[in-house]
Amino acid sequence: MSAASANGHDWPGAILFDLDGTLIDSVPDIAAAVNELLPLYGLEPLGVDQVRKMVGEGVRKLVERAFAARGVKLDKGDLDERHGRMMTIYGKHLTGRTELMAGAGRMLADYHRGGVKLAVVTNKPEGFTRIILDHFGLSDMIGAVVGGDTCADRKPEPGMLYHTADLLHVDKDDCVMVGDSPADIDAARNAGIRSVAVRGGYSRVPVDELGADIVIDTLADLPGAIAAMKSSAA
Ligand SMILES: O=C(O)COP(=O)(O)O
Ligand SMILES: [Mg+2]
Repeated sequence: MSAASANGHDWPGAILFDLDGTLIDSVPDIAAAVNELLPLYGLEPLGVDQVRKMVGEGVRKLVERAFAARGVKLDKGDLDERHGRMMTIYGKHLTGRTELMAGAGRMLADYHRGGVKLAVVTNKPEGFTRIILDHFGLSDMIGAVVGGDTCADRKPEPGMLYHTADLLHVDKDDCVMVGDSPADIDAARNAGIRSVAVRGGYSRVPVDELGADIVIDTLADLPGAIAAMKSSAA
């Protein structure tokens, strides 16, 4: 990688953002959905802090973890059924209690205005993701939306990131992945894409141990982190 992108533009050509815990604080809605689901099976609700650590590897994994936290190990058939119900329940309240992370809208607008291509690469289903981006008025700035059901596999596998680079018509070396959790940073490493980890999201692992190229406290620190990556590569 060099300070200029493969096409001669300023680096990075594109920034790939994770969604939950990175651009949005969605756990109040997700926890509410989990807590509508569990009582249908006679189980006690979970605390928001418990649910927060279960987000990041897709809805199915979340459901598996939520039942496991109540001592229930689901076989494939039961997990399919509960996953289906969770999709219906969560699909009804995607945005009621969800908020943009501080500064996210302005940061995206600044990059968009500056000609940097933007993508959302999330393990949340693509349809839900598009509804949420529309709700926050972000869709026009996002050049590619890749969800957990868009490709054959999900983060931490690298395929979603390669697919995103293809959709944006950028070289993967011109991309930076920004996320909060192991799935994001591992996917970036597996794809050979540089990464920034943001504190304050939903990571089960301490953010400093994720192995990101740079760790930042908030999205406001992203331009500085990208400038540091640029100068270290120049
Ligand atoms: O696990 C999910 O459903 C989504 O999580 P992500 O946006 O952090 O990838
Ligand atoms: Mg996340």
